[in-house]
Amino acid sequence: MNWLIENVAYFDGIHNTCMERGYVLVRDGKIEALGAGEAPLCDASYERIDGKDRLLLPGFINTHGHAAMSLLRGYADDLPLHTWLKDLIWPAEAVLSPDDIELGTELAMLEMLETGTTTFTDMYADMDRVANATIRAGMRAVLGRGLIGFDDVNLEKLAESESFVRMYEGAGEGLIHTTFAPHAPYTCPPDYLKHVITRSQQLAVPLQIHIAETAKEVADSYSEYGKSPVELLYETGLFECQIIGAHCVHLTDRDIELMAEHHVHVAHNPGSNLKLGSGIAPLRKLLEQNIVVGLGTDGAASNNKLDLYEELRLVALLHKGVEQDATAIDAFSALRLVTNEGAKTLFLDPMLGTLQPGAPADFQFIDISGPRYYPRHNLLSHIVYSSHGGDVTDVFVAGKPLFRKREHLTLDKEKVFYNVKRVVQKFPLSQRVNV
Ligand SMILES: N[C@@H](CCSC[C@H]1O[C@@H](n2cnc3c(=O)[nH]cnc32)[C@H](O)[C@@H]1O)C(=O)O
Ligand SMILES: [Zn+2]
Repeated sequence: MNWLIENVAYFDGIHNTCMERGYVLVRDGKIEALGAGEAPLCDASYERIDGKDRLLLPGFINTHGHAAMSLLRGYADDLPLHTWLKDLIWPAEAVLSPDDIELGTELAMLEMLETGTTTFTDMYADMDRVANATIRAGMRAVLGRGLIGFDDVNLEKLAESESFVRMYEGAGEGLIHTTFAPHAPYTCPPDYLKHVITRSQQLAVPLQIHIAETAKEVADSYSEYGKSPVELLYETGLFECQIIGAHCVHLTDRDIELMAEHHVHVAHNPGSNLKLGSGIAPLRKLLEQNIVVGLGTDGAASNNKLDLYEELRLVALLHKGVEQDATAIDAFSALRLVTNEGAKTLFLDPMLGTLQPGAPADFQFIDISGPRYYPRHNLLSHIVYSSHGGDVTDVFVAGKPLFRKREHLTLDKEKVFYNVKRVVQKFPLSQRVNV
């Protein structure tokens, strides 16, 4: 399907301004052309979309999450990471079946699509089920089988990861990408990580891992190894791989230097880090060292939304407050984090997250007819500071509509809700309130 979108305002992801009235042509899943004013004449293979009262912008890219944790939204709130994980989340996850994980992923995709996300990242179990659900939904994703290697070297899960990578890299007509996904330095000791590193290098796919999320993680690392988590990972050889490091909240200057030198990419999750009381990542320092950073929501059990509009506004406000400097991050830079820098963070097509000829046609429309979009001094500013995930009306991935006029075209929302209500009965209320 080819599309001629006319009479539309757009943000192309590259320029620090919005086009107030222009056109965008989409052909064979890619952006073909775009510009100001009237659209050129097109043949009958193009379907017209009137962009009146709409702003078109690149689909958002979620660089860190655990989609199926949507089933645990609101299940364990107001607890620090380690208690949250060990006492509540891990026991609950132990009873999730592959069917449940597929369902939770669908619930997550419903929410992500409704709030303009076109690419998401996942670290979880039963990734074949996650990948198949993603392919059916038509989203773009970077998926990795989560690995926890505490006790012995858990080579079975590693073998599962490896066959997942071999089977699914490039699946879904190229929409699915794969990674290795060792959970964290505190759950995957160096000997185990070395096995993962070898596989990641052999298969030439990136490796995603949680790094330096809490002060406790860092203190434990010093007492166990005499070094920071980043130093430990570096010395283990991890930074020889393509790394997507989630969180990276508690870093020394030396850690940041090591990460910059070895081109470690960072998935910054401000909402989850605040909710778990973990802290605030040193975003400005990371960017000053030219470290590639994207934005993530993390799972819905620690955010509790999968709405990147929230993270976008949050990232643009939070660091101004922390630095006591209103210039710490501007609206355009914040918007880049959730679009093109997100694609770079995930080692995807460097044109993804932009609208330019040849870029993948992953985009969203927001309704700008409401009061929060007036006056029109600066539409780009409105996207960052005034918009709302609920303003998203349409979402396309690779030129294919997945959410159109606020209706899902690939996912059955009623069926997902019905099954979610049924499935969560396995988590008894007594357990939920027994914090
Ligand atoms: N449970 C899987 C492997 C882990 S998947 C990724 C894990 O990350 C956990 N997780 C989610 N959010 C966070 C976070 O912010 N920090 C650390 N772990 C998290 C999540 O609960 C999940 O268990 C197995 O079969 O071995
Ligand atoms: Zn996480």
